[in-house]
Amino acid sequence: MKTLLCGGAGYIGSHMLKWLVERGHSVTVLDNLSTGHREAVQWGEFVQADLLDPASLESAFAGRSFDAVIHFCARSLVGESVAQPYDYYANNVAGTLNLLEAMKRHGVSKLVFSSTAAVFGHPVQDFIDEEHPKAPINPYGASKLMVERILADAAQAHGLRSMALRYFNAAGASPESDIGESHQPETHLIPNALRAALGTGPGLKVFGSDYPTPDGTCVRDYVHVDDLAQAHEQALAYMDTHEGAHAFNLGNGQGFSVREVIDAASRVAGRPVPYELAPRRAGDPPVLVASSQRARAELGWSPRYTSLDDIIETAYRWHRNPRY
Ligand SMILES: NC(=O)c1ccc[n+]([C@@H]2O[C@H](COP(=O)([O-])OP(=O)(O)OC[C@H]3O[C@@H](n4cnc5c(N)ncnc54)[C@H](O)[C@@H]3O)[C@@H](O)[C@H]2O)c1
Ligand SMILES: O=c1ccn([C@@H]2O[C@H](COP(=O)(O)OP(=O)(O)O[C@H]3O[C@H](CO)[C@H](O)[C@H](O)[C@H]3O)[C@@H](O)[C@H]2O)c(=O)[nH]1
Repeated sequence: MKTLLCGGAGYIGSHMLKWLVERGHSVTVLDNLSTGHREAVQWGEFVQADLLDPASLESAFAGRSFDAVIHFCARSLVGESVAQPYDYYANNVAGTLNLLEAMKRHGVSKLVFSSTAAVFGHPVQDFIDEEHPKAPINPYGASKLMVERILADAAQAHGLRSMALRYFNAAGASPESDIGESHQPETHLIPNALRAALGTGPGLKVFGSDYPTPDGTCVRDYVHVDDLAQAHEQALAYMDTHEGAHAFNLGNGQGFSVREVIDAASRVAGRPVPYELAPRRAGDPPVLVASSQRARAELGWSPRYTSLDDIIETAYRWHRNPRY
C-alpha cells in the first residue's frame, strides 16, 4: 500500500512512519519542518512541502500515486491557539482544504485525520465516547471540529472515505529510542517531568492543584504513540469496507492525575521530579478520559501499553539520550 504521510516529521507522525514501513507499506512523508525534524524521517521518502503553498503541495502528488493519505499536520498548542486564532484556522482548516483538493485532483479517496479530545470541550460524563457533545473551548479544538464537519460534507459530495481519530494524550516513544518526542518549546507533561528529573530541563510546574479531582491536579488519559500507530493502520483497513466519514476516540480508558504522573516518572527515572505548584493553565479541563469501546469493537484496536510506568519508561529511554 502506498501512503502519503503528511506531518510525518513530527512526534506522532514519525512513529506512524516507522510502524508502516516495518509492516511493508511504501510511504512518502510531506512536511514543512515547522515543528517537525528532518532527522525523524529515517524511513521512506521525504518531500519538504507546505499545505498552505498549493504549488509545493502539488509537487508531493506529481508523478506519484497514493492509496491513502494520513494527515498529522497541525498547529496544536491550545494556549497559542487562543492568542493566534487566524494562524490556527489557516493552517489547520485552510491547509486541510488544500490537501483535500489535491487529493480530489489526484483521485485519492481515503484519509485518516488526526483529531483530538479538544473537540469535546468540558466533559459532561466520566468516559468520553463518540456521542459526547462537541463544544470546543479553544480555537485549536474548534479548528479540528471544523475539519471533521468538512470530512462529513466531503463524503456526501465527493465520496471521500475518512477516519477522524481523536487522540487523548499521546505519550511514550519507540522502544528502540531511535525516534521520540521533541517539541520546541515542550509543553507536554511527561517530557517536562522527565527532563526535570534528568536535569536537562527546568523544574516542573504543576498547573493547578485546586481542581475538583481526588488530589486537586488534572486527570488525563495517556496512550502510547505506537498504539496510536496501530489504530491508524486498522483505520486504513476499515476504509476498504466502509464508506463515509467516521470518528473514533483513542485512549486507554484510565485517567492519571498530574501528581500520579510525577510519581510514575520518579519511579521510572529512579530519582525525584523537582516540581513546584503553579496557577492553572488556561483552557485545561479538569478530567479527560476516553471511552474507546467503538475503536475496540469496530477496528479491533487493543492498546498494548496499558501501564503508565511502561509508557513513561519508553519516553525516559528517549529523553536520556535524545537524537534531535
Ligand atoms: N500530541 C498529542 O498528545 C496530540 C493529541 C491529540 C491530537 N494531536 C494531533 O496529532 C497531530 C500530530 O501531533 P504531534 O504532537 O505529533 O505534533 P507535531 O507538531 O510534532 O507534528 C506535526 C507535524 O506537522 C508539520 N506541519 C504542520 N503544519 C504543516 C503545514 N502547513 N505543512 C506541512 N507540514 C506541516 C510539522 O512540521 C510537524 O512535523 C496534530 O494534528 C495534533 O493536533 C496530538
Ligand atoms: O509542564 C506541565 C505540562 C502540563 N501540565 C499539566 O499536565 C496535564 C497534561 O498536559 P499536556 O500539555 O501534556 O496535555 P494536554 O492534555 O494539555 O494536551 C493534549 O490534549 C489536548 C486536548 O485537550 C490537545 O489535543 C493536545 O495536543 C494534547 O497534547 C494538564 O493538566 C497540564 O496542565 C503541567 O502541570 N505542567
